[in-house]
Amino acid sequence: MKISDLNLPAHVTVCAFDSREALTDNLSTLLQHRLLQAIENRGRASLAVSGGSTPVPLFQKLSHAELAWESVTVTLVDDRWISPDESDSNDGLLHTHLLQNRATEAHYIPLWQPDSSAEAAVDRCNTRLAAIDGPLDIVILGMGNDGHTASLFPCSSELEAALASNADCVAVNPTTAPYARISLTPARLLNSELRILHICGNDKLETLSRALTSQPESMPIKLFLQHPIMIYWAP
Ligand SMILES: O=C1O[C@H](COP(=O)(O)O)[C@@H](O)[C@H](O)[C@H]1O
Repeated sequence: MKISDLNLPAHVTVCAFDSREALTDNLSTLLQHRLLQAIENRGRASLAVSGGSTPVPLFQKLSHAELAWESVTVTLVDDRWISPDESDSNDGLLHTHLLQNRATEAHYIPLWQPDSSAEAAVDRCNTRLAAIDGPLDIVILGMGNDGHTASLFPCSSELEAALASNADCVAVNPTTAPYARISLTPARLLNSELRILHICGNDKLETLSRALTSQPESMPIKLFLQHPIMIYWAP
């Protein structure tokens, strides 16, 4: 399947690259430009990023960007409820690959907290996230091959409530993926100036294709395809 075979709505912009390196360079430049613009316009910028394996090279590149990082607030769109020392932690991933080099100056709002379950941490997370008033400048989403994005999993009993929630984040217990999690809600993710779906590999095109003919309740990524979004894809 080619990305051009997908019957995407007009509000979805496709940026396809021949290599992951080219995607990383291009997306990093776009993010730098948009963060700079936000800082020039409002004196500050906000960026919510995904975890998982896909964004690692992007994080490494972006961490060197010449920006007033002290004016940038960074958070995650989701995290797994495990210690940042563990290799599957999105918080740990962010510290290892993004909050490095020039980006060490960024203001980071973590979702994971010690000494608490995801459920018990939700109120505190909502309070912390309220520090980002107004729309997020940039949201970078990933996508699993079950159609999940952030930690909005089709298998989880919390999905229906998450789709309807006006809060910033929710606790989620997926049954087909490991770990309890905290996820930003669709309401918070859609309250953003720029949304980017960052995916690599032909398997993700197959997943996108299925999502286009599905409902958000069975493939949550579909919800974000119903709103303006840029898809950055490479094989
Ligand atoms: O569990 C998660 O998976 C998705 C996709 O990850 P990837 O390894 O296929 O890039 C990710 O977007 C999400 O943040 C993460 O918690």
